[in-house]
Amino acid sequence: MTRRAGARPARVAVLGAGSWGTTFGKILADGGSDVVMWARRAELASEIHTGKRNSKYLPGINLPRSMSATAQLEEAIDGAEQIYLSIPSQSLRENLKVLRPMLVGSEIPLVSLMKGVEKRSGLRMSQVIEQEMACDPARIAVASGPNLALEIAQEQPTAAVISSIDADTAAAVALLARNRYFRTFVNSDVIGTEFGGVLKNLIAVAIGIVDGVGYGENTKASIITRGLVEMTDFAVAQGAQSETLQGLAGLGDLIATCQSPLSRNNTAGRLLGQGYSFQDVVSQMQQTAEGLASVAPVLQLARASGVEMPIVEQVKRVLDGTMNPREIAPHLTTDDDTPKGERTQYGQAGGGGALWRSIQRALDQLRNGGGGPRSDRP
Ligand SMILES: NC(=O)C1=CN([C@@H]2O[C@H](COP(=O)(O)OP(=O)(O)OC[C@H]3O[C@@H](n4cnc5c(N)ncnc54)[C@H](O)[C@@H]3O)[C@@H](O)[C@H]2O)C=CC1
Ligand SMILES: O=C(CO)COP(=O)(O)O
Repeated sequence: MTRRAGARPARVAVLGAGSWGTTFGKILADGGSDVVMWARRAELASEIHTGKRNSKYLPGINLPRSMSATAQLEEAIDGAEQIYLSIPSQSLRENLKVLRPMLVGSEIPLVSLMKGVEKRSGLRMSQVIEQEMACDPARIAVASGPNLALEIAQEQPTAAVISSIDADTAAAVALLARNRYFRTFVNSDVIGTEFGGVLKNLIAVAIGIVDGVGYGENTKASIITRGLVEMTDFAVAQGAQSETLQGLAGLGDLIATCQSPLSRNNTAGRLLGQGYSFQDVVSQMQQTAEGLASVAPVLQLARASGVEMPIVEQVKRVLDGTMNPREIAPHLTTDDDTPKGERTQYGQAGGGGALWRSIQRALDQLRNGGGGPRSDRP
């Protein structure tokens, strides 16, 4: 599926003009779309619209001419063929309540760019969208991957995955959300793709704590590796495919977020490791660190499904002020003495699953007909 040569540019809307929403708007505009951003604050809308800048969130970045902005939601979505949502996860629902009456009868794709779960319900963002918009889940797509906003805004080559239960929706989004520096792959595992983005934030907070305390590479590598096992066990228990956690939305994003000082989750962790309290960290953070609000609902879901998450448990204890950050380790110090197996509960990490991978690859090739966006699976 490709867009016809010479066809008029697609008109798309991006709701939320923070660092990721604005960067994603640039990705879409550089891919050939006419993009209208919605910013909650009129001054920010005006800076983007007139000055082609978003100096608070993306200092030094010039935005494309085909990107405009407004603080009027109805104006932003008028005529849009796709709507992208990049609002902090805890505020998404209230914004959708305003959006819903404006989209009655519409069937256009709604794309989540967010990486959190709702604290009070434990729902993923695509579930909140489905609930509040009362829409067919086939209309919903999710974008995820190792996507630190500022690096992409600087046009550094990057890959991401677009996930939807509907292959046509995923392909339609992937075809617009790509350009010379941003390549999108597709998959149909929405649960795994969303939880990959949520869970890597929690491991990035742990890595930040390690950095703040002053521990070195062995501790970090141990926590990243065991963190991937926790991510996989948790996500699979919620219905994800383990392979997704080995892809861009899992391992890929885990690497990027854990090693980059640009990551807000990593930064929040570093402050905790240096001895700042949770309240101090929240007041110092100028931008959204989704991991801080996702810890509690993730642990609740983990306990309900019998999944052990020792690293995430420790992050929670440090956040609560009940554990000294220096005690952080890839295991709970209260673990029993019985040696544990290294593999994920599902036997996929670094080993099994070769047969499944081959079947999946064959299915993906069939689905994609050899052309168009490809799967991100190994
Ligand atoms: N920044 C990044 O590198 C990436 C961020 N994400 C995800 O994108 C989502 C958005 O994050 P960022 O843009 O980075 O956050 P940000 O902190 O840079 O910007 C958030 C934006 O939302 C606005 N906002 C805050 N409260 C609001 C409300 N109640 N209603 C409407 N708008 C509100 C803020 O004014 C700001 O414009 C998060 O879920 C994050 O995990 C995903 C990939 C990369
Ligand atoms: O999701 C991200 C990179 O893929 C951004 O991570 P932070 O939210 O920690 O900055």
